[in-house]
Amino acid sequence: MPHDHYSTTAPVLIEQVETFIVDLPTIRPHQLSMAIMQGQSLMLVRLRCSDGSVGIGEGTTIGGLAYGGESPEGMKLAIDTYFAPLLIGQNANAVPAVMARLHKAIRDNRFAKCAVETALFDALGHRLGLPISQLLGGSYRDSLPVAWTLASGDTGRDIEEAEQMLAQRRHQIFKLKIGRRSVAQDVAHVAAIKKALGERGQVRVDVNMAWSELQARHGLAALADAGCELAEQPVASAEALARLRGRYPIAIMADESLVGPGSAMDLARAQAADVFAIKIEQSGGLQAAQHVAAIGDAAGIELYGGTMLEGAIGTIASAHAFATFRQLQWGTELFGPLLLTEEILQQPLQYQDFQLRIPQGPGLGIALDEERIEHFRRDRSRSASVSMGATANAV
Ligand SMILES: O=C(O)C[C@H]1C=CC(=O)O1
Ligand SMILES: [Mn+2]
Repeated sequence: MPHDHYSTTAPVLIEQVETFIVDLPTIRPHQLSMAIMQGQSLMLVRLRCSDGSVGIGEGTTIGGLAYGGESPEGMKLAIDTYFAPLLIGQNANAVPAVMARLHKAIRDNRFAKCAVETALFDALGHRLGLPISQLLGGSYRDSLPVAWTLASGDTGRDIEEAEQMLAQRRHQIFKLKIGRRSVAQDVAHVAAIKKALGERGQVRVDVNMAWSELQARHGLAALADAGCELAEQPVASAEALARLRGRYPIAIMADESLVGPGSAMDLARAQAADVFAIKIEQSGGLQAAQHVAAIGDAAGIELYGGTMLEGAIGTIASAHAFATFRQLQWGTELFGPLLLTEEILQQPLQYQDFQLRIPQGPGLGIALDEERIEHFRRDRSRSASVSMGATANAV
């Protein structure tokens, strides 16, 4: 590999790559159009370097294989079998060069690549004494607005939950998961919630691709009338998104269609989205997420910081990346850790005044509670593994 890719300081080598899955229950069932989650499985990767520095990263998806091609088990297998031999012995300071080596040998696997890149940046941050947002170019903000997803499956319960979040000053932006029921039922659900919250809460929906274009034409018009401000991925195809965008007084946000910088270019060219939901895992890493943001920004597309419902590690990795975005007009939805019953950090994350504070310590700026991790690791705790493995109930 050419030398101009390397830092001039003495190389620090990657010595060990460890992966494991941590199964954690959710506080309530979380209903999406493609799966009902009862728990979340975090695939964690820990890199150890020759100077003793350690970095941690997370690869997490939703509902096993319901959301995309990578599962927690698949990511672990891919990293153990294919990534690790490419990583061992490499210069850990040269993060982009290490990632280029992975990209050259491994197609796709964006979520697993994101986990590894996060761990590399975490270790580098520890070595340099800098937070990841600084390694990524510096931050525009030290806290992020955080939306909450209402997805209990019950309108009354969702309203109660939203009222609690408002009273606690934790969230005032609400994303409603729809697409499991008829368009008319979903619109009635959204309208009831918006009516109950009034101006106190912003209401958005995520259809997770469940509508046909015809359904979307009816649904988007009715949602706009009900006071809903944004619809996330109402249909699957980018062409249909482009035909719908601009026709109704409601913002159209691309989520599942946005899978890295190439797709960002395609969506921008097709004028298929008013807003990009940028996710570090879907983008293929932290730097790729920055590239997606730059493309969106250049195209006049507004930005939102999305989540794959990661635990604390993926959430904070996302927060560092989003901190560097010049524009973040729609805030973020980095609430993943709040959906889980268990705390896995020594110091819990700070959610207050409708914002998440971005940790300012080196690397990710968080420390795992190793005892809790031991307890919830799938390969250590027998009881959790069976039930948590089957998080994706039938549609
Ligand atoms: O956006 C998605 O499709 C995935 C996710 C984000 C929040 C949530 O509740 O589900
Ligand atoms: Mn979405």
